[in-house]
Amino acid sequence: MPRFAANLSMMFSEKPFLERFDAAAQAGFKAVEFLFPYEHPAAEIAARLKAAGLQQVLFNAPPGDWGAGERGTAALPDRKAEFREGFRKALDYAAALSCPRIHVMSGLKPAGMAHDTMTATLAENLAWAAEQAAPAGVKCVIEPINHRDIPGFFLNTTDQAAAIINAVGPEKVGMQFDLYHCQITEGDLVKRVEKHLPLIAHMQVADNPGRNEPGTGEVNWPFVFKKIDELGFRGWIGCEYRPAGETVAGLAWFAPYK
Ligand SMILES: O=C(O)C(=O)[C@H](O)CO
Ligand SMILES: [Mg+2]
Repeated sequence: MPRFAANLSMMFSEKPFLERFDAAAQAGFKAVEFLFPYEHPAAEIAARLKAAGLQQVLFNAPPGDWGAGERGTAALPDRKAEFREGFRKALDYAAALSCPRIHVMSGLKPAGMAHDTMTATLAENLAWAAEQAAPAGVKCVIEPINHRDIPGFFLNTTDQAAAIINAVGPEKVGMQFDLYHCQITEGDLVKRVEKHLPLIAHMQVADNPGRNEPGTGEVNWPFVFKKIDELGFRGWIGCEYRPAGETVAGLAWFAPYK
């Protein structure tokens, strides 16, 4: 059966962040993910996880200046030192939260920057990060993101991500396969999951259009989830969606998977 993790950056936003852990557990989730933990001490988040009996399965490395529109630094040649400093901080949090996956965002493509330069920078940074992460049992993941949600993002397709992962080494870095982005950019969800399955270390889901919960848009999710399970994916699927209404009221889709 597919295993779903609540995304606490998007779900349960009716409550303050630290109260969302308990709310997720009460709704039947066994695991959570979120974008960024850095506003809260790691020990505070670890305590919330423990009290709620939850597992932390993913969060993001620092993305540069998010408020100013930055979306990662891993593919930016002039930001290597900052990327490394941020990744070390992420690793400290991962250790405190016993979290096995860190999402590393590549960033926006600067005007005039050569694509190959960015690919090489991303590969070099990922190889470095994997070396730091391996002793802690942590794997870095990269995620292709659609151009509508993040215009100008460097990493867009599952084939592009697969090429970088294969160049660095699939044992070192994995794919964060977000079904929502894939539906917008590429479609053909089941065939693409099948193609990249050996590289996929984490998945995420939202329906399209709207990025709301499964069942609110165009995708036949019971079919897709059944196929993902039959294909043998045993990792976590993060519910990275904005509930259309109140979070718990929109969880009918989740009932068969608790
Ligand atoms: O946007 C997404 O799909 C993500 O998973 C990132 O972590 C945040 O942009
Ligand atoms: Mg995602």
